[in-house]
Amino acid sequence: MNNPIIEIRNLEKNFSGFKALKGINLQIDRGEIIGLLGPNGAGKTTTLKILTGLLSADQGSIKIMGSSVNKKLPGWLKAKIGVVFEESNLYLRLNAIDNLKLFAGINNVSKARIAELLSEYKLQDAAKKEVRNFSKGMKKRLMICRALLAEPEILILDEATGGLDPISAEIIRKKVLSLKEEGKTVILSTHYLEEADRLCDRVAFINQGKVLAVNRPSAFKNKLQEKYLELKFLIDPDLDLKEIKKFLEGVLAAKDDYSLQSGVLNLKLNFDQQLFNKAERVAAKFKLLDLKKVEADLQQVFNNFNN
Ligand SMILES: Nc1ncnc2c1ncn2[C@@H]1O[C@H](COP(=O)(O)OP(=O)(O)OP(=O)(O)O)[C@@H](O)[C@H]1O
Repeated sequence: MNNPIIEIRNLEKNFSGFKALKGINLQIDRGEIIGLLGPNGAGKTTTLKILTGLLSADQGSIKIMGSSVNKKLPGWLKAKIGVVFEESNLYLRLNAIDNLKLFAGINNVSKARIAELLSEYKLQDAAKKEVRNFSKGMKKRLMICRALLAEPEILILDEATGGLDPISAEIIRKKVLSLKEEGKTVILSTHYLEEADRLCDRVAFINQGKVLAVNRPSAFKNKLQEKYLELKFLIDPDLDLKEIKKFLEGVLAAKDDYSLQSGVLNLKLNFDQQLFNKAERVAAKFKLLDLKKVEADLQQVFNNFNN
């Protein structure tokens, strides 16, 4: 960690005796995109709410941009952090422009910036419509405009793409990547493993109020070494199934897998030293239909933590 913008140490939070956070430790580097990944109730939102001063911690400390934060964030720091939580922070009876104007007033933001954001988030045609008539995706995009009004250094997105239409979700993901280009720091919580895999420099796996591991998505994958080869073979219907199974069990290792379905043998071979030997022995007996190499994805990493 060479340039931490946020340092979270031993964060604990109880709700009526229930320990939601049991000592969260996390350092976030300036300019990185970090994903908080974990099942429902893991403690992601609670961590982010404490970080933004919406909740106070029972124990632990937080430093943001070198400044110790205790409950309320000072005004200068608030302006440096844009937040998008799951619940809407918009005025539903105001239109999009007036919503942004209201928050722009607080932060001294120009009208030109409002127009720029509405256009970037494809809301210019709906700019004068009341927000209560917006779709979920439009509301979420407007919440992002709000969060970005004052050009914050840190953007916090709590499940910002959850349940959105693919177009809105993609606009948000692309924005996250472009913010990184500008050197901004993004913290996002998500249930979508592919999203974390694609966007994040590092991923923190959180479960039951604790950080289980933090690393680059690729490092998690390499660690698991879950690369395998998927092969399909045509099986002659006259062959005896028992004989086939006996043959396969003589060839395959414990971590390999196979299934026989409608005359096709599906084989999953691990990348071990015997890989090519095993594949060759099976290919000598049955007709090869298809072959592909499969890399581990974060879903497998996640399952591994949960086992
Ligand atoms: N205000 C509250 N009062 C009581 N319990 C709460 C409160 N806020 C959160 N909790 C509990 O704390 C735990 C952590 O919740 P949190 O919302 O941080 O999880 P999460 O990882 O964000 O989950 P999700 O992915 O479902 O949003 C959960 O068991 C939740 O029920």
